[in-house]
Amino acid sequence: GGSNTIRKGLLPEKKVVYVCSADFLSECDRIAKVPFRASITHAVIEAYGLLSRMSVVPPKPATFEEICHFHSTDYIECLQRLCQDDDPDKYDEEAEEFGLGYDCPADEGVYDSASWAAGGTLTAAEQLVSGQCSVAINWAGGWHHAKRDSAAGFCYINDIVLGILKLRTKYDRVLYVDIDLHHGDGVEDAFCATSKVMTVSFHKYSPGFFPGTGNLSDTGIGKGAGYTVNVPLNEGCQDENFYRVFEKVMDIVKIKFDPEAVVCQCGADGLAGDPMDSFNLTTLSLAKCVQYLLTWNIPLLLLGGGGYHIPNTARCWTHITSVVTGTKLSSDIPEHRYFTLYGPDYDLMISPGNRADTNTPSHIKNVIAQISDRPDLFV
Ligand SMILES: CN(c1ccc(C(=O)NO)cc1)S(=O)(=O)c1ccc(-c2ccccn2)s1
Ligand SMILES: [Zn+2]
Repeated sequence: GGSNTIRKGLLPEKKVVYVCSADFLSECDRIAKVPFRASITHAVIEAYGLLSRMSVVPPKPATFEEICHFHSTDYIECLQRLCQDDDPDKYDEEAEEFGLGYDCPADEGVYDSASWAAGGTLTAAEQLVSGQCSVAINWAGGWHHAKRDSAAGFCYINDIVLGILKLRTKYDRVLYVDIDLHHGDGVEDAFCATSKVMTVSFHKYSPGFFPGTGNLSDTGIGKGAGYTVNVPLNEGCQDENFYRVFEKVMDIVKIKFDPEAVVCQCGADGLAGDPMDSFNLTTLSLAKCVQYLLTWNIPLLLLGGGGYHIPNTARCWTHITSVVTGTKLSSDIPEHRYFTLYGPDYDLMISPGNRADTNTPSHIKNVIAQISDRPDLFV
């Protein structure tokens, strides 16, 4: 593997920007639900020699002003205040109003790590807008549940919305695709009333499963009617069904919306072995989804998201980075600082678990039919 890999007949070389720096990694390592995931992922990408196939660009943390291009100043001021307060009883009524508390604690450092992750996404989007590259990657971004004035689902600052707003300064129609296990509700809410940004989310949808939104009938409002697409899937989804529905839906989206740029949240919590224990995917289908988007030859922003089995998440985003850089990798993970996390096989690939895929052929057919036959879509 690595930089001496022979490239045979792969797609023409795409310039890839990879947002990273030592400060960026140490700040993003502090994201509470995924401790050290930023450094662990970076270490495998580096061990495979993939850094030499990309242009590494150091980000700055997003400023208060940049963050408030989407979020309300009241919410962000409250977030900053609470993160600086070490009183355990600091969660007053205002905190609750802004979603800060049990599920989304405003602990010391939360504002800093969230603003660095958002800065990474803004830097990546700026690289695409300035034409420096055709693909830009921020594996520490992808916090899709954060709302304009509240934290939600471990997400505090919605870096994805900020990145899309940055892309919209140059591109008229921007597509958002979300392949995380969970519905990308924060991004959908931000753009549900506009026809300039289409959001397409593939996720587990079942009673009581977080966040509970994202049904087929959720299609956008006002000028945005028809520009929200939701693909609800059931327990145990495996690669074959996932990619089949992805490809069919995206074929329609491409024809009808004809995007000028695309943002893909590559949350890896749908992988077999994830503590969320819901889907049964391997990195093959998630990487195939990105490979599919590459064939469109339009600017592509790739972001992380969920992914709580940290070695498998690192495997997934390394696999996707190799696809984007057109680099074939050996399946033997090279020796590196976190090598022991990958035992006992030390293999880049993961195997599906033996849970059944409860998405019947008729469910898959019905979901695709309801989307392709929708009169209101993209009118
Ligand atoms: C707040 N929740 C979220 C929110 C967002 C995500 C996510 O990854 N979104 O992309 C996951 C869980 S939640 O209520 O479903 C859970 C909290 C803790 C959960 C958990 C913790 C350990 C193992 C399994 N599940 S799920
Ligand atoms: Zn998720």
